[in-house]
Amino acid sequence: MIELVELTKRYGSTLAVDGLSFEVRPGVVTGFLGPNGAGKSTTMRMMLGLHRPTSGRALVGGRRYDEIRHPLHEVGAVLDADAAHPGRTAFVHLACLARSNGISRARVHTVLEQVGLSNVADKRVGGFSLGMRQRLGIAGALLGDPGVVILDEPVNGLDAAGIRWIRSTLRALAAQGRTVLLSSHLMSEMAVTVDRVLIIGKGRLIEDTSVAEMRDRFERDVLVRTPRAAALTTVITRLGATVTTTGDGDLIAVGVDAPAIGDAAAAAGIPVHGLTPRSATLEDVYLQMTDEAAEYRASTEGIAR
Ligand SMILES: Nc1ncnc2c1ncn2[C@@H]1O[C@H](COP(=O)(O)OP(=O)(O)OP(=O)(O)O)[C@@H](O)[C@H]1O
Repeated sequence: MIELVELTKRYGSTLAVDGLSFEVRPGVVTGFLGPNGAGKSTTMRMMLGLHRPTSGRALVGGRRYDEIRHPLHEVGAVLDADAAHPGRTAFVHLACLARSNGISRARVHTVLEQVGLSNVADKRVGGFSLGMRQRLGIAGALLGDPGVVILDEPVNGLDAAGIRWIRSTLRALAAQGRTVLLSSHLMSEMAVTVDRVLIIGKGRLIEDTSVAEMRDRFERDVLVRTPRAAALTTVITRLGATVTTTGDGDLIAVGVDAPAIGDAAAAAGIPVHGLTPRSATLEDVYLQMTDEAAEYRASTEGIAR
């Protein structure tokens, strides 16, 4: 379990994390989402005792990281896939980490096996692909068999097979009762990987919800094309729907499905030239939520010209 209580971090005039409070529970995979600069890395670094909060608390298993006697046994983290020295072999990298934490060499073999790197254990890390380096980072995080696993942008830059592997590995870790938190700035990556999402923007919590709840909140609408917009608006409104008009004179109906509109229009003798059901993607919902909070927004004006 990870618990944040009014966690705040200020760098000079930048308020990177602003009174963040939430819980990350065991047994499920939780995604920590937010646009670039939202404060995800800073928050994770405070959870891991790498940055000191300006105020508030970040607790792992009920304690501050610096109060944990054997941290690697409580919390494993991958903040940077390139943390291992390129000249070392995978085995030596993990063995050094194990030795300095009082962990056996036998455990090194176990985690190498677990992440599928046993056959390259004696190869130098410098020759590893990004996917292999990510696996090595996860092996290091699992060395102490911790109850909490924290990963910063673990799927960034991975190919489809790598993403699938991370996804199934994290699910397996959560199924074993561990607390699993991973950050990303892309909802599309998270939608198929996590059960819960914590969305932040400008250092503040925007949403703490499940992916299933987020899907339910999709605003579905129907785009309706008709030469008798005013008359059809009255008919659709009578069905209990809300109707707005696009710049092109088409209607957008929310709260009613396309067959119901078609039937009602036919019954009223109103011609319909188009009836298009539309639904937002999770990415759309996420972008809507974080739009206000995006620190850097790309301008396409110059490109369009
Ligand atoms: N060491 C630092 N000194 C000064 N400002 C910092 C420092 N670290 C982060 N910041 C600022 O704090 C804010 C949050 O940054 P952070 O890296 O935590 O965001 P993030 O959500 O992880 O972003 P990204 O998705 O781009 O990695 C940003 O405005 C950033 O410029």
